[in-house]
Amino acid sequence: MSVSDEFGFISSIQPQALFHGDKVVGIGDDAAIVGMDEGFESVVCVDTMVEGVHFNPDTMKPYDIGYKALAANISDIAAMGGIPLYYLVSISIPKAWPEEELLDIYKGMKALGDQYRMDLIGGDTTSGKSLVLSVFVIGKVEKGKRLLRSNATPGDLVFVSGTLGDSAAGLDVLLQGHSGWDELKRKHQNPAPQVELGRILTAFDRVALNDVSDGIASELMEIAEASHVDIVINKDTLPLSTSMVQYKEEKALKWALAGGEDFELVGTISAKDWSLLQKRCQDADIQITQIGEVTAIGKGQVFLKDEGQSVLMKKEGYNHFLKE
Ligand SMILES: Nc1ncnc2c1ncn2[C@@H]1O[C@H](COP(=O)(O)OP(=O)(O)O)[C@@H](O)[C@H]1O
Ligand SMILES: Cc1ncc(C[n+]2csc(CCOP(=O)(O)OP(=O)(O)O)c2C)c(N)n1
Ligand SMILES: [Mg+2]
Ligand SMILES: [Mg+2]
Ligand SMILES: [Mg+2]
Repeated sequence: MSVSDEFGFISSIQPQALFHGDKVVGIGDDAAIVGMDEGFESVVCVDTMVEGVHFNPDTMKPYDIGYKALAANISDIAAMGGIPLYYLVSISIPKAWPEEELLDIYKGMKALGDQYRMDLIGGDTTSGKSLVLSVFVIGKVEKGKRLLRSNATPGDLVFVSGTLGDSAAGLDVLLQGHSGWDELKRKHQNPAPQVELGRILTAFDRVALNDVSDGIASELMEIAEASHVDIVINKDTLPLSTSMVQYKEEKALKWALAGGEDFELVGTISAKDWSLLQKRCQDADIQITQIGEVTAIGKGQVFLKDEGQSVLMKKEGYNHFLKE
């Protein structure tokens, strides 16, 4: 097997067999063709990872870059209540990159993709000055079940899965070059998208949902704006991991609200459905926490309540157009 040229490389990453081989034309023609199951709609998204922005040689190995690029996209599918099915990969690689490392990127994607029985069905390869990896995912969701950001209404409860801020803490550990804190590093390098929770949520009537890529302050504002409501969250209820707080307690709140890249799901659900959702999550061993409520029809404002005081939150969180 040679990967010394573009075409050798493509044949070396081409899957030997496809999970959904009966429904697709994958790698090897001008474009892929995917059949869609009756009663479902396609859910599609693309997210890109750029050297120096999403990773650097100190923070992520090639395997992690692949893993996380696919995880970020699966997370967007999960936030729509969807099931991920296929992915396409556009990669721009510096000529000096060792072949071994290039294949490791694909190993990272395959490790996660296989967990969800996802097929790699196409992509594009170019050379470039720095590594840029775009992953495009196609999934499906039952017609009428999609979980839109515009679904929140006053009286709903606000919930979030897992814990918040671990990825930002892990990034700090990696940038500082500390040893240990492996769980925080793992949360940064190999985040777990919450597909199962997204699927559980599709069983409920009216759920607004977003995944945490930029930070919950920003994601909640997107829900509040799309739904024309105001939201209050309680500082004391934010789920923080013990290791994140132990690592740097003074940064914990900032990382939880605006660190980003947790790839947890944050959303709203009717108060009457909350106990059933809690039960379903308990049965599936998924951590879920109520962190606030939708208070009123409004302008899309989000408030943080701390010891009785409500403070208006700014659209903090990761913003690609902000200067450092
Ligand atoms: N350059 C672009 N061209 C067209 N649509 C875009 C572009 N960038 C982002 N979008 C769309 O804007 C919305 C928000 O994007 P983004 O903040 O990246 O979402 P997410 O945080 O869910 O990945 C999405 O619907 C996305 O498809
Ligand atoms: C070296 C390095 N510096 C900073 C970060 C933090 N960071 C980079 S992008 C980002 C936000 C999420 O990425 P984005 O492309 O905005 O994802 P999307 O919202 O489109 O899903 C964060 C928190 C990082 N991961 N690595
Ligand atoms: Mg995006
Ligand atoms: Mg995203
Ligand atoms: Mg973003």
